[in-house]
Amino acid sequence: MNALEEQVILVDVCDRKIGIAEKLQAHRDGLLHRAFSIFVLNSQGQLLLQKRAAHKYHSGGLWTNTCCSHPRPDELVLDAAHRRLQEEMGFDCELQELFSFVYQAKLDNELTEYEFDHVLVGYCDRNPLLNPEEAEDWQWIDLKTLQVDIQQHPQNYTYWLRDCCDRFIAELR
Ligand SMILES: C=C(C)CCOP(=O)(O)OP(=O)(O)O
Ligand SMILES: [Mg+2]
Ligand SMILES: [Mn+2]
Repeated sequence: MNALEEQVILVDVCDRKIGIAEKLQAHRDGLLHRAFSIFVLNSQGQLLLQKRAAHKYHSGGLWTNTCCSHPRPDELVLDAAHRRLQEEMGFDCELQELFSFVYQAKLDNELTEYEFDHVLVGYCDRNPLLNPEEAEDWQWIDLKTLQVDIQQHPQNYTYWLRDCCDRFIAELR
C-alpha cells in the first residue's frame, strides 16, 4: 500500500482512541494521532540514525531516529513498530517502550505533526538495508556527538528528534 493512503488513529491527550482519519488529512488538519518513534542502539551504545528520503511528505532529507510511523486502525503500537522497522530499515529486533510524549509542530508542505508519540528502544548490531522510498542514508552515532550536533546544526534534524533526544538519553539511564 502507498504509505500516504494509510489511515491513522485519532486520540485524545491521554492516548484514548477517538476515531480514525486518512493519514494526509490528519497531517493537513493537525489532528492529534497515535505515532511511534524507534531508537535502535548497538552494543557500543551508538544510535542508528535514518536520513529521511527527500520526497517524504514532510521532513524530507532530514536526519532522525531509526524509524518513525503510525499504527494502523486496530494495530498495536508494538506490532506496527516491528512491521515498519522491517519496511523502512530492512531488519527487526526486540523493542520495548521507554516513554511517550505529545508534540505539535508546523512542518514543511503545509503539514502539521500533532502526535501522541510512543518512544521505543531496541538493540541490534546489524547495519540496515534501506528502503529508498523511506530513507536515503543511515549512520551509527555516539549519543554525545548527536547531542552536540543537534545544538550546532538543528536544521539538519527532524523537529521530533530535537524535541525528545535529551529525554531519550536521560530515560536510558
Ligand atoms: C512518528 C513520527 C515521529 C513522525 C511520523 O513518521 P513518518 O513521517 O516517518 O511516518 P510514515 O510515513 O513512515 O508512516
Ligand atoms: Mg517513517
Ligand atoms: Mn504523524
